[in-house]
Amino acid sequence: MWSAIVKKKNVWKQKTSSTAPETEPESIPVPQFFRSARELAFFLLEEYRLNNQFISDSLQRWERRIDLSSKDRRLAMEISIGVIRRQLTLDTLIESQLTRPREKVEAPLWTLLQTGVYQLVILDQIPVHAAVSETVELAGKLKRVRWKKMVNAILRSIDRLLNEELATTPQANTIPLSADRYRCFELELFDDPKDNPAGYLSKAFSFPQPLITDWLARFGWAQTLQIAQWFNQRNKLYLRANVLKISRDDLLEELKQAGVPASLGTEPQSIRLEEIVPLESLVGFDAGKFTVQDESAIAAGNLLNPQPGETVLDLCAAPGTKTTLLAELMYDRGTVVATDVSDDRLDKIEQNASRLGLNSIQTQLIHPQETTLPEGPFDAILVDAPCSNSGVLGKRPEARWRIEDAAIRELTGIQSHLLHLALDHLKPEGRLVYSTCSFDPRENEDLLQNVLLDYPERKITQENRHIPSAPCDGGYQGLVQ
Ligand SMILES: C[S@@+](CC[C@H](N)C(=O)[O-])C[C@H]1O[C@@H](n2cnc3c(N)ncnc32)[C@H](O)[C@@H]1O
Repeated sequence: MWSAIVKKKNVWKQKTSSTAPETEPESIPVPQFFRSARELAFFLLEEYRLNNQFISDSLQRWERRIDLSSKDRRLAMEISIGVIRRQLTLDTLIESQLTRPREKVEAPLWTLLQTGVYQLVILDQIPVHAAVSETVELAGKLKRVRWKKMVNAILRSIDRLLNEELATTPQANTIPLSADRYRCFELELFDDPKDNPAGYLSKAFSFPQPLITDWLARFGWAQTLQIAQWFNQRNKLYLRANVLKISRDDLLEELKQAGVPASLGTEPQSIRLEEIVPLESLVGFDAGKFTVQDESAIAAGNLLNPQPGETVLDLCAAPGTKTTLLAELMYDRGTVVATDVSDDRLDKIEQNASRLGLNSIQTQLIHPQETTLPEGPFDAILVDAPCSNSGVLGKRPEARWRIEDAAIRELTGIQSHLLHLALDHLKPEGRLVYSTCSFDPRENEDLLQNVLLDYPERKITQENRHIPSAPCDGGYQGLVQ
């Protein structure tokens, strides 16, 4: 019904009958220096679109070329990460104002429109005139003056659809800003959540519909809504006290003294930060007093519970957040063999171990297809397998768009191979923890039970199923003995 109304209001009519974009796309040269947040956000997104580069990797590569205050840098990150995360919502809004199909709009122009709509609709602290005029001006700066008219028209028409009032519940004319704040539109741009909950949650919260359908079947409406919201917001961080350097209580005290509100977590080493603070500003980081790690990940090491003097294998170890936990649990006595297929990421394990003052870790590069590992057998093995990351979609903004059945099938093949490899190197009386940061049973309990059919002497003796938002990241850990 609404599409008929919107069609009348469509502001950007196709001028030619051609099916191709009006002008062949030419590449837009990346500037020598980035001097505006919005320009940096645009190029970060283009780098992601064209070369599949993560925002954090591009930022690192362009570090010397970024001439911005920390506030502008944060805005560039907020826009670029936010556009990747909320792209389905942004695309739905842009498409509602077009008569031509999306494919006929040049891809970089679409990126620019997404950045503008994100500022206009989601970043409600940015004034409307700034969101519109800065995006239009950026078109000129990118030497695409011909885009200006369309950018201006689309943003202004979406602005006209916005209603000043905020709602507190999901409805066909609202999209979420936070748990109980919803942006309202004059028209019902989305499915009615009562008639089509999966359709609404997919487009208004920006998740692939099959993923939402799966969550609704497993968890029902209320919990799926909570999970979807949780993945779209910034959540509390947890620290893991390095108990070889400082007790958890003393670390909590030091943080409080430094004005960082924090409280004890539920894992024995964990501290919850009550406010979002820049990590580099935290006292004790350089001195190796803590590691940033979610409680659901700390639980994996605690479940394996390696003992001083043991020989332990961490099969998928890089960048070593759990390897270092294992070494801390062993009071740095014994050996943790940390293997991975990525040489660069193995360096990160060594850097982390050195910052935390740990000497019991030995790193070793292995080949992905290799069926031989460092000599064992081992007393304890952690298999923290590569996975869909479905439990940490808030921290990995791009990951939600990669979760498809084919990708899960490929991952479960790798996970099953790694588990067999590990079980073949475990002492008969040894123990193994299989862990992922996914909450999809196909990558977790289903897979583990299936692999154990080949090892009838082994049993799953304990399992942790972490559901995202309840209260931390999602994930799974199974202890095998
Ligand atoms: C979930 S991450 C590990 C995170 C790490 N345990 C931590 O807590 O910091 C999965 C790791 O598996 C590695 N990996 C992928 N395929 C592998 C294979 N065939 N053998 C071993 N490691 C592999 C990846 O390079 C990646 O570092």
